[in-house]
Amino acid sequence: MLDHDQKPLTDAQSQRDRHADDHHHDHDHDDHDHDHHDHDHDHNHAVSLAEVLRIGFVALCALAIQLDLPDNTVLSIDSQLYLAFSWYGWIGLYIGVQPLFRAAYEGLKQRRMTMELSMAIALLAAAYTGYFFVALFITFFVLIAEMLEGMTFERGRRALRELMDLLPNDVTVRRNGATFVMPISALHIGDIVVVAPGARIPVDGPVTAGNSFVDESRITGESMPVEKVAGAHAYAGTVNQSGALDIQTERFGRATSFGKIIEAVEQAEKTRAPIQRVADRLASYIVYYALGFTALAYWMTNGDVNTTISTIVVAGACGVAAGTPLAILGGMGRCAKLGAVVKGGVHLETLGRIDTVLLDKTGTLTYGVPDVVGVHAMPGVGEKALLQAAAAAELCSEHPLGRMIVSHARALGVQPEEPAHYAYLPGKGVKAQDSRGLLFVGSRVFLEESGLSLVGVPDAIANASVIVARETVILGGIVVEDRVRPEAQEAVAALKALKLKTVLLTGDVRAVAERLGRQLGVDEIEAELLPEQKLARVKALRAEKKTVAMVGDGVNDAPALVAASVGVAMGSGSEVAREKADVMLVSDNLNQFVEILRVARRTRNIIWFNFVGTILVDVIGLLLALFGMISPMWAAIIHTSSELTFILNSARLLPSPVFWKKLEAYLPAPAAARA
Ligand SMILES: Nc1ncnc2c1ncn2[C@@H]1O[C@H](COP(=O)(O)OP(=O)(O)OP(=O)(O)O)[C@@H](O)[C@H]1O
Ligand SMILES: [Zn+2]
Repeated sequence: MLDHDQKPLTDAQSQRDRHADDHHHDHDHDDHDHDHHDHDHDHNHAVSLAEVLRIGFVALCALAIQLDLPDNTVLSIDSQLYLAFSWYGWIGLYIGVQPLFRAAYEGLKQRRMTMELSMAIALLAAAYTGYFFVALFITFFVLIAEMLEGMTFERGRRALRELMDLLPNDVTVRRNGATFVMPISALHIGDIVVVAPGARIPVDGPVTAGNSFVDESRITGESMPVEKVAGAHAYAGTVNQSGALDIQTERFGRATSFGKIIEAVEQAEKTRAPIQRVADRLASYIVYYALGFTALAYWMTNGDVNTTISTIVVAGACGVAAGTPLAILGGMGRCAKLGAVVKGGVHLETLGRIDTVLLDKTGTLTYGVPDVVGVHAMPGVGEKALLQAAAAAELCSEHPLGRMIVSHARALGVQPEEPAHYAYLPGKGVKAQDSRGLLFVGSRVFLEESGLSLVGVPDAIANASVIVARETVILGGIVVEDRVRPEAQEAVAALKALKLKTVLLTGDVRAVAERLGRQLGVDEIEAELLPEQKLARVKALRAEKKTVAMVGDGVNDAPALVAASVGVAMGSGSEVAREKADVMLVSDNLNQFVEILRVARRTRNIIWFNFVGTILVDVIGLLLALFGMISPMWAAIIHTSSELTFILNSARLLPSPVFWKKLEAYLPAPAAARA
């Protein structure tokens, strides 16, 4: 924290800090308004000197009592009630229990019985009855545990904050042949940004000139530097390594993939996953059970102070109450480092328990950049005339199939005419009007729906992915082939190894879908689906109580992405898909999806381990205490050490800074640093 304070604040940084403040206030508001409670302890601090001094002071007071330094006096008021007095004891306790009381008071304001309150009462009772050493000893342990807990949280927060400090504030822009430096906020979409070797790339966009290797590990999780030449896509937040690059600004600031990652993490810190509510409820049950046991102990032992205090002190709940948000924070941090935007802890949690994965074909399992592999014209129709008609209809099309048809036609010297009317029917095809009539270009289903008959049409045409017709006459078919993404096979195998059912969903013709599906080894194949049928498939699965992840990229996938338990959009997916999805991959690597799935499962396992472990330890502890088998001091040790164990268990998920340092040491040093 210290080095942060000494650095002069840049504009962007102070803005971020202000943002962090706002966020903090929002958080407080939230807590009061909705009565869902934050964890009782104050986690918003790093280790402060005051805390260390407080702990030291408590320890000294305990020591003074143990050494029997002269101050102990017991003032008997009457035979029943007596008031113990020890300077060391009361002062030590006064200093020591303040954090506990503050937390207990916060809880009371929200009308909640908290562990802190019962602990505070126990400590006062212990002191009141003369057990000063016991009270101070317990306080000492609780304070240490809280400090370690705070440090763990701080580490998690810092790991996330480090992510945000990565974007440069100033950029070098090339305009009219001259370059000049300006603040990133003054940038315009389309500006050419010049990135020197060794510098961090400030924007998302295509490379227009230069070539270089770029370290994308922060964004895509890919540890090997990636070569960038003109036409390749560069991401903000990645590090340019060997040569200068010109990048055309497509997105900057918060709109970049990197900005989205940061926003998602911030958002996730604000909103709580349902599992967190379960955790909070469990924690409050533990408090009530502990109180119940304490009453029982008091009654069974006729008010034996040791037994009663042991019982109230032994049961801990922080492994659940604080361990859960910490695990989610860690899981989100990991996903961010892997290059996935998880838009909320709830999605991470759901991902951890999905059983079915639906995979879109085009753009998800394949590159989505089809090639024309055959043009079949009907007898009497020339190949050029067929392409002329198809290209005219597709001239304004954004769909990869349309763009491919236009460029293929142009490459063969065909000049398509501008269509008068044009309509795109997602998942079906296009309808357009040229000077010679109405054109239909699309799937067989679409043409049949439009009243065209395919009876007597040769198979090569009827089974083509794209069929072309003018008015009522079929002109021919265009057969396309899309290249399979190399990692798709591996990813599908990994999903199956995770015991997930995989289903291929596509709008493409059955023959193509089946060939691909068999090659990849998916469990089920569904072809020739319209967007609403994709949606219906998702809804049907969910009605069967399946937890479904849908991975897609297209406009036609958007409804299914929304309906799925978790919708996942590919990096190069359409803006709609990226907007509607719950999880956004930065790259197009399906293995990234598999990785975050693993993180999600791990997060979930850790949370459940903490739940079960806490209950187990608490039940055993309560029983031991109830039967007088542990002293209050051992009770305090059990409480704090078990809680810490569970919290550290959660902290395992936090991305380790040491690991990243090591990794960076292995990567080639930036050229600028060497020069
Ligand atoms: N612009 C278009 N031009 C021609 N045909 C189209 C067009 N758009 C859709 N089609 C037809 O509709 C079918 C389904 O298209 P859609 O966009 O739903 O899926 P896709 O992107 O091909 O595949 P997937 O569903 O796997 O993403 C295509 O195979 C094609 O036959
Ligand atoms: Zn605690």
